[in-house]
Amino acid sequence: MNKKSVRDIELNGKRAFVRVDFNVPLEDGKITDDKRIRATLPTINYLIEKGAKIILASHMGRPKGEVVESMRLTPAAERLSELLGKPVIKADDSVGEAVKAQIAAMNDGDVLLLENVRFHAGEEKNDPELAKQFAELADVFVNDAFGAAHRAHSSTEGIAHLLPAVSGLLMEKELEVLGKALLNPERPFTAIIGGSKVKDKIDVIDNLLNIADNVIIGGGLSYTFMKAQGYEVGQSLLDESKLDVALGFIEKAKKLGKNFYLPVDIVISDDFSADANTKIVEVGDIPADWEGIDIGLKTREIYADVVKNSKLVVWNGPMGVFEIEPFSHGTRAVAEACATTSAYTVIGGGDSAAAAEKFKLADKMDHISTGGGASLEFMEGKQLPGVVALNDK
Ligand SMILES: Nc1ncnc2c1ncn2[C@@H]1O[C@H](COP(=O)(O)OP(=O)(O)O)[C@@H](O)[C@H]1O
Ligand SMILES: O=C(OP(=O)(O)O)[C@H](O)COP(=O)(O)O
Repeated sequence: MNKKSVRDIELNGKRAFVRVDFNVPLEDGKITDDKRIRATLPTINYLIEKGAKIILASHMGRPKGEVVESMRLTPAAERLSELLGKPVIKADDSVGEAVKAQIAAMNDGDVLLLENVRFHAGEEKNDPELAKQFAELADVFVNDAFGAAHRAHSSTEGIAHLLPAVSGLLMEKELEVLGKALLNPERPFTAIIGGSKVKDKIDVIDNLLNIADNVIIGGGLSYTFMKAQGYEVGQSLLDESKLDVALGFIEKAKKLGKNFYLPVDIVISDDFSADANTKIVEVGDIPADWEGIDIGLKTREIYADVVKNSKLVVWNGPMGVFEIEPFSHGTRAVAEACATTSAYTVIGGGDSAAAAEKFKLADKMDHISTGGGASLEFMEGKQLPGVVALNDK
């Protein structure tokens, strides 16, 4: 990576404003998955070791510039304190005199977590005034929030122009792993794209067709490809406005000599519930009042075989409605193939990461990204503003 990291600067006695992504799922005020907090421990421990004063900043949810009690970062502060085995001071705001006083009282190696930066309307507007207020709190800026690196906000981008700005160790690792896949992939390189909306995945499929050897399509977005080829898809998820784009991808794959895999059989259901009737049919045999809900047995075998014979696999998006048990088997088959292949496996955050956790296979993957949207944009070949703004080496 050509950006400076915490390893490249003097930190002893310095106040470090560290942007993290503690946007973790909460249920009744309890954190249900602390992966994003655990992922920042290497950076925080490194800064403690180097004698910095650590001022952590994060967003939580989308409070739209107002204080929303259920989106406070208090549970994250408590969890971080447990994980670090030391106190974490929690501020009630992310800027202002009270926060400044708390920071002035910090000793080297102390950790403070600011309140949700999105409680200020300026944050998402990348307001330079708010960025200035953040910058006044610290001597250096460390960006370890890979999950928010695709956002140009005051605490991710604006502040980077006002202080020496470097990446944290998580950010560095994410960029290294994903960057290698993009620039210098081991081949055969297989990309698996699933999920629900074609619209959200167009750019990534387009770019992956350029760089991967095999592109595998599953999940709700596969029906637009089937319909584009003239097959009936019944009540399955469909984006009529993207039929031409879908056909274009099939043609592009042919032209570039890439292997483009679509489901050959499908689990269909007569209702979107666990007690629905289901059966497996060939492509084109979906009755008008049934919908495709998962990939079929033959498809699972074909996809697992491709994964087995790959050297690098990048997976983003489930193969079916994995949240409902009877429709989870296709996603499980792909997760198992990724867990057992000798290929280097990268999971692009979001729902695929949740699926791997659910099937207890997460620790068998080589890298699970902490960013869903961010890893997608990165794989699309887009520049991430939170990274671009950091200091070059
Ligand atoms: N065949 C399908 N029909 C409807 N929804 C599906 C199907 N396959 C997968 N999904 C849903 O897609 C969702 C995941 O989509 P996600 O990966 O977040 O990307 P997207 O941005 O495309 O929605 C899951 O909630 C899953 O249930
Ligand atoms: O959870 C996040 O997005 P992700 O689920 O796409 O990884 C990030 O914290 C970014 O949040 P945002 O999409 O509200 O800017």
